[in-house]
Amino acid sequence: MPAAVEIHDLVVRYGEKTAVDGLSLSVATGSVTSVLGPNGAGKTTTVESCEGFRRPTSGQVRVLGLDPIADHDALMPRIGVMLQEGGAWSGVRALEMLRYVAALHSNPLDVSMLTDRLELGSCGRTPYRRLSGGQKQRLSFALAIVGRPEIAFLDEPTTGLDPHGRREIWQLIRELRTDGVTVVLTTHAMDEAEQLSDQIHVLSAGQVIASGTPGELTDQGARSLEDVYLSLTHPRKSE
Ligand SMILES: Nc1ncnc2c1ncn2[C@@H]1O[C@H](COP(=O)(O)OP(=O)(O)OP(=O)(O)O)[C@@H](O)[C@H]1O
Repeated sequence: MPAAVEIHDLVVRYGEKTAVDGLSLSVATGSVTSVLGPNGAGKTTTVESCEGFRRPTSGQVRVLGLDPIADHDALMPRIGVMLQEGGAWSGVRALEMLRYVAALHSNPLDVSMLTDRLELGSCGRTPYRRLSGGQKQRLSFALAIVGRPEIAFLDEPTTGLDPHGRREIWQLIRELRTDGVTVVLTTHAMDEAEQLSDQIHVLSAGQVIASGTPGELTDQGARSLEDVYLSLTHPRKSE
């Protein structure tokens, strides 16, 4: 089966700043892939390049075999996107927003199921800007998956969520995987990466510095993923 995402030698510069510096990776169709790395390592920029929101300075990105910029209109209905900053209009009520996005798709997930499981029922009539941080996260996640995308790009999907919310999102991600959806997520939570991922890529300074399954990276659990991550990203501090 062809890879869901193929990134080859990607460079993204913002003026003088090189955010992504010759990065290559691929994401197997139907897998859950986590992208880890310190703040500023280039995770969001890489994911945004896959979503067509960043134009590569050089290199090649293919998502479902398509160019995210040139084929943007064809690609967008097939992918789900959860941005770090949310991505909903400030005055729109949570449930209206979710129903609206669901109606844009031919075979959406059941909105009541999502609102129940993500505990959005009680805030369904609340304008987006008045939602709590965790409620915004839950809604953004729901918006990303409600259209049954072929790939879901989730930028820090559980940051700021309470433990119940985190576990529910983990469970929904596992269900997406069972349904054959490819999931690419960024996270700073090592337990999240370890529990959910088929494949992990660790980024530093805009490059991939390590890749593997959780078992491969941790020597089958002999070391914690956090220790491995710390030694990879700040070698001197972990000595
Ligand atoms: N629009 C922009 N203009 C200028 N520089 C930017 C822009 N967006 C990102 N950068 C810079 O590019 C680098 C990579 O940022 P990016 O957001 O991709 O990192 P990240 O790994 O997602 O970080 P975090 O874990 O903090 O979310 C950072 O140094 C950041 O300051």
